[in-house]
Amino acid sequence: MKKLILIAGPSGAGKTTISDYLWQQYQIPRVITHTTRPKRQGEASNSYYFESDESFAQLHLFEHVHYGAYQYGSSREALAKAWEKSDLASLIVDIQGAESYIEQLKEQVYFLYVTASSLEKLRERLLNRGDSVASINKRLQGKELNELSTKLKPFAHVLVNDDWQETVAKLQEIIAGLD
Ligand SMILES: Nc1ncnc2c1ncn2[C@@H]1O[C@H](COP(=O)(O)OP(=O)(O)OP(=O)(O)O)[C@@H](O)[C@H]1O
Ligand SMILES: Nc1nc2c(ncn2[C@@H]2O[C@H](COP(=O)(O)O)[C@@H](O)[C@H]2O)c(=O)[nH]1
Repeated sequence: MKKLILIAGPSGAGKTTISDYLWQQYQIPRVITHTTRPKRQGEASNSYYFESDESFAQLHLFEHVHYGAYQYGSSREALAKAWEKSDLASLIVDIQGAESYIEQLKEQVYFLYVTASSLEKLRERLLNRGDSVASINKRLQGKELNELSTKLKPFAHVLVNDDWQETVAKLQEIIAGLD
């Protein structure tokens, strides 16, 4: 059965770092999603399909959300493309997107909720990543914090990504369990 590691969690928790590691270490491809957000300095050009508002409006999306000032969305075509490469793929979404995928793909989804032990840790990582203070303040409160909802709690495998070596060990266990 084809499976999807769905990765959600607050900004700065390490979702992209984990997804990149899954590709490098286990050749688990990421489903590339679409966004109208501009590319960050130093961000890989294949981290998203970077769209204008006009091109985003033309897409046929499985689900889409507004996050901050920008739009984000994912397509069945992108999922199929990742599953062509491997029966196990990863996908980074916000909490609303996670609800859509879990509802529709059910037991094909392994839901990994990544977080860190404090908001201060997240803030420090985002500052080091070069995010602006205004953007960090916005992302680390309210709906944009991507807290685990009561609805999703029963499906979540929570990974507290404070220590990278511990995270690597947990990822190894997870991947072995999904084989
Ligand atoms: N365990 C860790 N310890 C220290 N720094 C980490 C750890 N994991 C990731 N980082 C760093 O934290 C920063 C944020 O990580 P990353 O971009 O993966 O987060 P994210 O959850 O994808 O955030 P966003 O939702 O904003 O895109 C990066 O600079 C990354 O190198
Ligand atoms: N529901 C969806 N959420 C998505 C998608 N692609 C990314 N995301 C989430 O957006 C925020 C912000 O991402 P960033 O790269 O600007 O830091 C983050 O929570 C992602 O998980 C998507 O296609 N659908």
